[in-house]
Amino acid sequence: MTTVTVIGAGYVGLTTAACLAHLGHRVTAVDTDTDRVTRLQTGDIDLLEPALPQMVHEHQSTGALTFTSAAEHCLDEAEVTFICLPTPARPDGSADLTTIFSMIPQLRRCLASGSQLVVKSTVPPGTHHQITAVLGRSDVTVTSNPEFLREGHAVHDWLHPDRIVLGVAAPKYTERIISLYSGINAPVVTTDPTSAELIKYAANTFLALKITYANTLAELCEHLGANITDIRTGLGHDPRIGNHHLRPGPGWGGPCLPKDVRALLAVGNNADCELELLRSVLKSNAHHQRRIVDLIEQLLSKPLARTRVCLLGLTFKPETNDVRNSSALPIATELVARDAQVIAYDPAVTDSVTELPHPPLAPTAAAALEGTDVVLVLTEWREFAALPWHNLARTMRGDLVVDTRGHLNPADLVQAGLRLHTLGDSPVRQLVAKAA
Ligand SMILES: NC(=O)C1=CN([C@@H]2O[C@H](COP(=O)(O)OP(=O)(O)OC[C@H]3O[C@@H](n4cnc5c(N)ncnc54)[C@H](O)[C@@H]3O)[C@@H](O)[C@H]2O)C=CC1
Ligand SMILES: O=C(O)[C@H]1O[C@H](OP(=O)(O)OP(=O)(O)OC[C@H]2O[C@@H](n3ccc(=O)[nH]c3=O)[C@H](O)[C@@H]2O)[C@H](O)[C@@H](O)[C@@H]1O
Repeated sequence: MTTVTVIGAGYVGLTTAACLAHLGHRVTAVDTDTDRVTRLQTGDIDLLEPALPQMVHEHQSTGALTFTSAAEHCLDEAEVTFICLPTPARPDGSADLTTIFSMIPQLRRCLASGSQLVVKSTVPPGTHHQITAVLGRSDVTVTSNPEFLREGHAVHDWLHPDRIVLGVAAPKYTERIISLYSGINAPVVTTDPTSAELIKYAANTFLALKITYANTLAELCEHLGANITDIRTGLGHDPRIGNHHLRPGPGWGGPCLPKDVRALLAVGNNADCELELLRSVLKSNAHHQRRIVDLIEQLLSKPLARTRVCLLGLTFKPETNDVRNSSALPIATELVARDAQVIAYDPAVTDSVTELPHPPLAPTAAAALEGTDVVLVLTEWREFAALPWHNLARTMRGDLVVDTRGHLNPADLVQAGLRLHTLGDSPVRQLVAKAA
């Protein structure tokens, strides 16, 4: 058993703390958001993550997992301290490390001699060296240990990672961290800190690139009369390609992919290395979000002014209540700029869940659909596929449904007399399928 402090109890920190407690360690999670800490102390978890509340409650009840807003209460006892602090984008796209560096004086004062500081936050290559220099504690080892979990699958991904990446100044420093993870079956990639930091950005930018490629192919399919689902199957059987992150959608979003692509571009700029490919990926994603609005106008054969559009889904993906950088937001903004009347429904989003500007929310899918001209499916929430489309269609003013996720069952929509356009499936092909 190791005594661990986790600084930052957000998606990564709370999951890390709960999973480390699950592995048998004694963990204290620290967060400066005192309201959050008070709620966590009473077992109230505001992140929508499968299995996380149960895991937190279980280890809280044994005392293995505790929460505090005062880091000084636990830092000096910790054998290992994890940094899981936010690294948001600055206006120029570069990663803002202010929160991390603001902690360093306290870490310098409080960390126990011989302890390890582990950076799980996503930080630009080179940050490890800066942290080590500013910390100025030769008796504390700093390790880069990027996290690869996906929201909505956080606990599963943390406990079953594809790999554990450790960036250390010397291999001898990895032993304690590897033993911390004992019980987890995954290859360990040990490298220098700068490479470890770059692996994280390389992974996220590659995922963004793959999705961009899928969306580009989806657009081409609509022009050629081809079908993206079949193409994805045809590509996915080639193990060199694989079919993960090749589902077309409204454009990749969320709190990480957009910020990390921009941050890596900034890293390249600072190193006089123009990463043109990443610039194109960002441009293509923005094009794709606008294209969805163009597509609705084309399918309606008229401008959107005074058209009522119902957005089904605001979160950047299902099983989370996170709307940060969700593609639904720029799409809603573009619709409103074209004078459409927009209303949204998302099973996980209420006005109290997000402070971000968002379209007006309906309390149920049925309420959102009433009187609408167009339905735009943006998040693949299971309940959308299970809606009683036949009944709901009667309450709609129009008959167009644009499914950006290929999530609805076409037969349900056809039976309801609705006109379904699935992204990446040509109108010609859909007509043929309907006739058959
Ligand atoms: N969200 C995700 O799926 C993943 C995020 N990451 C990376 O992990 C890092 C953390 O991301 P999230 O957990 O999503 O952030 P988050 O925003 O969900 O959580 C950050 C937490 O840190 C707290 N905090 C802020 N300043 C603090 C301070 N000085 N002391 C203690 N707590 C403080 C905040 O109150 C918040 O609860 C970022 O670098 C992110 O890029 C990496 C992999 C997955
Ligand atoms: O650094 C991070 O924060 C995390 O970023 C992503 O995880 P996440 O953002 O939670 O979600 P993804 O499942 O990767 O989806 C990202 C976006 O791409 C979209 N997407 C994903 C897959 C796909 O095939 N098509 C597609 O449009 C999703 O809808 C979502 O908007 C990575 O998958 C994680 O490995 C990484 O740890």
